[in-house]
Amino acid sequence: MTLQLGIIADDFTGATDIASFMAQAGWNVIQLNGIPAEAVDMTGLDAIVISLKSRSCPASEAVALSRQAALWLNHHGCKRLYFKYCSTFDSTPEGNIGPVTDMLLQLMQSSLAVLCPALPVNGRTVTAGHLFVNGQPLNESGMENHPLTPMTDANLMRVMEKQASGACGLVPLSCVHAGNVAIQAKITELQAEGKRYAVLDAMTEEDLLTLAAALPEGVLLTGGSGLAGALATLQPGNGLNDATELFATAGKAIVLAGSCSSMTNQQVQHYRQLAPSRAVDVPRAVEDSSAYLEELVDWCQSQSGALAPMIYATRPAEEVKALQARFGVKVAGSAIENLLASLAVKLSQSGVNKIIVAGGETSSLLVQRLGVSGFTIGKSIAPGVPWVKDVNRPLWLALKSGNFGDERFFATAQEIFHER
Ligand SMILES: Nc1ncnc2c1ncn2[C@@H]1O[C@H](COP(=O)(O)OP(=O)(O)O)[C@@H](O)[C@H]1O
Ligand SMILES: O=C(O)[C@@H](O)C(=O)COP(=O)(O)O
Repeated sequence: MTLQLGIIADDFTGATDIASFMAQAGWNVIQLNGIPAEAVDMTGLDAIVISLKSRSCPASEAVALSRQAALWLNHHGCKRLYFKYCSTFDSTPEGNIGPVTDMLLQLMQSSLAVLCPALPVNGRTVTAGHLFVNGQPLNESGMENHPLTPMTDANLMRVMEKQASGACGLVPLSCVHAGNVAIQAKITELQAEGKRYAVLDAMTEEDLLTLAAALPEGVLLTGGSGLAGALATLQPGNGLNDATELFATAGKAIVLAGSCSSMTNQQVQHYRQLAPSRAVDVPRAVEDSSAYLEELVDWCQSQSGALAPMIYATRPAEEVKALQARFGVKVAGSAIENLLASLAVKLSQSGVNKIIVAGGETSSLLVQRLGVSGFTIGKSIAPGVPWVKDVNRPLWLALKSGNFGDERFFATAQEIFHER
């Protein structure tokens, strides 16, 4: 069987998210860290996910990275590409969703890209081209306070047109409910009007299944993990990839939280009651990183108990804004990402083999610094968050998107790990 989909994911949590939905639908999926340096065994694979750290870097860099990934996927037999970004459409005013989509349209010689962030199982719905998170408009959902990519407009057509080179239309819910013929007619109409992008309305899993069945082969697929999960559900794959061995009884675990999203704030507050924890001292992370790193390593190593210790940079929005005003958005963000990544590397060299991470940018740097070349996809902890295993060593990670999971996520992840 040939590869059904090649996915370019703009961060690592997003990559495990989409890989997990496809694996649960029965596809055999591998997740790679960037473009692999060595040959990959493609036997029996239905989909390949290339994870990038391209969500909030400069647009030119995101375009170059995504282009290399697309060319690699094409060269390795993926004729249908899927650009995976966040179900909350996380992007800066300059991009990177628009510029990367434009590049992929040109590369694939396609005239229209569909934009489908909807992920109803996690409360992300799109109606009249407007994105809602658990019933709240995107710009009132907490995402307006995101440290790197604050989202201040729920109108996806407007957001896309600001950062891309063409006009954006809509496939409205009425068309989706009318089925295949109406969806295809709308897409033809939008193409005839010269639209380069079409936001897809979707409120339910059923809407996503309808869209997945109707979308013509030639359109470029972009969006969250929902549409990919629907495509995998409709098309039989080579076999469920949910059986990755998870029974490493020896070895320690650690929880590292670098996300300041609303749900991570709740998860951190909850877990602080259950396990030893330490807040990152952000000024020290910025000013005194190596001595501070050693201190945190020692602290983590001295903890014992049923549940893993947690180090968290997570703060409420007002505190994040004050820290950013003092140090600068990039300096504060990079210092924290670097600290948590260095901590993961040091701890993995001294007996920690299960790392639970909250935050997309945070996870991306951490995985890159750990030197993981690829992951197999294991058990799902929450929708869009599986345990994944390093293909080359006994190291397991749970890369949690900022707003995914419920309040108990960090404890649940550890319980699930040992369940048979
Ligand atoms: N207390 C803080 N002050 C400033 N920036 C922070 C703080 N805590 C985390 N950050 C930064 O915010 C960003 C969060 O992004 P990310 O890891 O992608 O989380 P999410 O998944 O919620 O989007 C990272 O760059 C992280 O280093
Ligand atoms: O689509 C989603 O919501 C996630 O897969 C995702 O990309 C989340 O990004 P972060 O919240 O930055 O982890």
